[in-house]
Amino acid sequence: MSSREHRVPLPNSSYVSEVKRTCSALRESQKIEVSTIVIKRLLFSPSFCSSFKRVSGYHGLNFPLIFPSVLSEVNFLSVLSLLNFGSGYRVPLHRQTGRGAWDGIRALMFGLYLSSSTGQGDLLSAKGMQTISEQQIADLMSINLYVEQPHSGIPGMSISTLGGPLYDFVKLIATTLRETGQILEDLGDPNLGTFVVRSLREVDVANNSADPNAGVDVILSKLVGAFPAFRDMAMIDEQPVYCFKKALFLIHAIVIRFGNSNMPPFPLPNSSQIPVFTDNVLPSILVHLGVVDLSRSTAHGLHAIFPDASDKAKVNSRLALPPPLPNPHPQTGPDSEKSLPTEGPVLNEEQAYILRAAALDACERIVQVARSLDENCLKADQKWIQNITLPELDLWLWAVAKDRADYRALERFVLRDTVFF
Ligand SMILES: Nc1nc2c(c(CN[C@H]3C=C[C@H](O)[C@@H]3O)cn2[C@@H]2O[C@H](COP(=O)(O)O)[C@@H](O)[C@H]2O)c(=O)[nH]1
Repeated sequence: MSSREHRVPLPNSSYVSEVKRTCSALRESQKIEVSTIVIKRLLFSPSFCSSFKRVSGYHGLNFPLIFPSVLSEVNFLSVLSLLNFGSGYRVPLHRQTGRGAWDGIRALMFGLYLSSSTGQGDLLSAKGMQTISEQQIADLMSINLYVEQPHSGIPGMSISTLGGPLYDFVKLIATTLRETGQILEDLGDPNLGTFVVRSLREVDVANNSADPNAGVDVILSKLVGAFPAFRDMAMIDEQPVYCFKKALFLIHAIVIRFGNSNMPPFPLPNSSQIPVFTDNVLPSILVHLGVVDLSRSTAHGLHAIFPDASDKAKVNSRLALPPPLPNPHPQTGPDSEKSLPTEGPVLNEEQAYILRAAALDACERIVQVARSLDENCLKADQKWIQNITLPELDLWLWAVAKDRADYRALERFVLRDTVFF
């Protein structure tokens, strides 16, 4: 936990409305603009219209694993969400392993789950989480923790020592697992899934409230209250800002996975108006698509970080249909230097929170504009635009960033040393 976090008060009313309110206030005070005109340009763009339904329809949360119980699956999704960070290590991860943060964490989760069923003890339990070593994490993610360094005394010779950015990433994972496992043990919970299911049982009453986000609030406040690794919030220029990306992702993942059954095993919150899971991808893509305008945001130097975004021709080509794929043969293994994604601007914590808040609020506005489109001005095959939801928009932005070759090449900003995204 950073010292900064100690100074941020937890929200004192509805957590979801505080997320939305503080992100909106920060976007405005930082002079980041999101106009109705640029939102409509996105909503009616060939890129958006041709890919939205396909790209936002595949959630990817059904894992090819056989879970012995519902609790075991809830626990898997919960720990996966706890570890859903590492975006700042995307480029070194691609260089070594050929995949980014999300795929790396998924590989780790599969490994932890499968080793747990081979008699080594349950590594996804509160106790097991505290025993996982850095080397075990690195092995399961195919990360080499050692870097070659020139020998100080013998010219031409090198020695390998523990280090490099991926060592830092692995240490963050190990610390997060240990800390969360310890808290669960202190609470008397055998694993994170048990904590989540207990919180879900309190959702029923909240679902009858007039506030559509009351159910999400119940679980969100419990996760954030109990675990530092979910306390994704900061003080920026004396204003609190709440993002809570991983906790919101966890809640929605459970709804997606168990929501389409007639008899869900526990009460599920309504997550249709859940704030987006704001990371580095969403703000970066929204800037590149000309929706989030940073040109007047000078206080923290954000106007200068993505110079390409003011190039009208580039924005227009991104809003058009995708160019044909240059490489039809996806490869596996480490990326070649040529196909490596380029590292985006490396930001500080304040800058990252401001951009993430702006993206969260931009998504709220995109959905509002979509809802208020004049029915009479929409063609029959455009009416669906009015009904897009926040989590669908999140998934579209996140997944389309990987779906198109020209979008994959767009820089995402980088913040290292965070466990929040
Ligand atoms: N806003 C938002 N952010 C998301 C996700 C996901 C996972 N998406 C899949 C899971 C369920 C969905 O339904 C998708 O199939 C990961 N991330 C974030 O991206 C970051 C970058 O990762 P990479 O580019 O790999 O290095 C990663 O640190 C993580 O913070 C999402 O959905 N929304």
